[in-house]
Amino acid sequence: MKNYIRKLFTLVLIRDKTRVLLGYKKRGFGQGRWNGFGGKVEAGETAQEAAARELGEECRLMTAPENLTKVGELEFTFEESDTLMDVKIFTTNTYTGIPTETDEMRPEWFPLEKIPYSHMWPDDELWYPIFLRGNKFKGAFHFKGHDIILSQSLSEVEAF
Ligand SMILES: Nc1nc(SCCc2ccccc2)c2[nH]cnc2n1
Repeated sequence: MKNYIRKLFTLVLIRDKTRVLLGYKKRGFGQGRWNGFGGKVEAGETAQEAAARELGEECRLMTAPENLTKVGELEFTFEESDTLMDVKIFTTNTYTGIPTETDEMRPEWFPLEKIPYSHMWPDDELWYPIFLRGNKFKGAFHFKGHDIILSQSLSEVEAF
């Protein structure tokens, strides 16, 4: 068993009754895929603070950290790396601003029946249904490269 270095990340998914807001990643990790908004948790900030910061940086939506509700926690490992990505997933329906394109992301609302899973990370279509029915989840996905999931675990949880 490899010795992993755990690194904290955030992901914010915003949805309303009929749609989910995703961003097309224009550069960096996950480039070319639609995803929620997020990134690294920097030293000295909480996960919620990091999530609110990234939401603002990536699509100019503003929310207070305390308005972000944790809905999931996923761990990602890769054959080719000794990093374990510990991704805390949040949602909110309390925010201001209009989703705006930035150097990082091009935001777009997708009807819940038209989520572009073939242009997203392959794990997403496994856990989005849990998120979209308002439930919380924990999982771990071990990748070969960025397209193949070699092993996985996923379960719904009552609370965090
Ligand atoms: N949906 C999803 N997201 C990520 S990374 C999200 C966190 C992140 C990390 C670095 C830069 C920006 C955002 C994934 N990795 C492997 N499967 C995955 N699925």
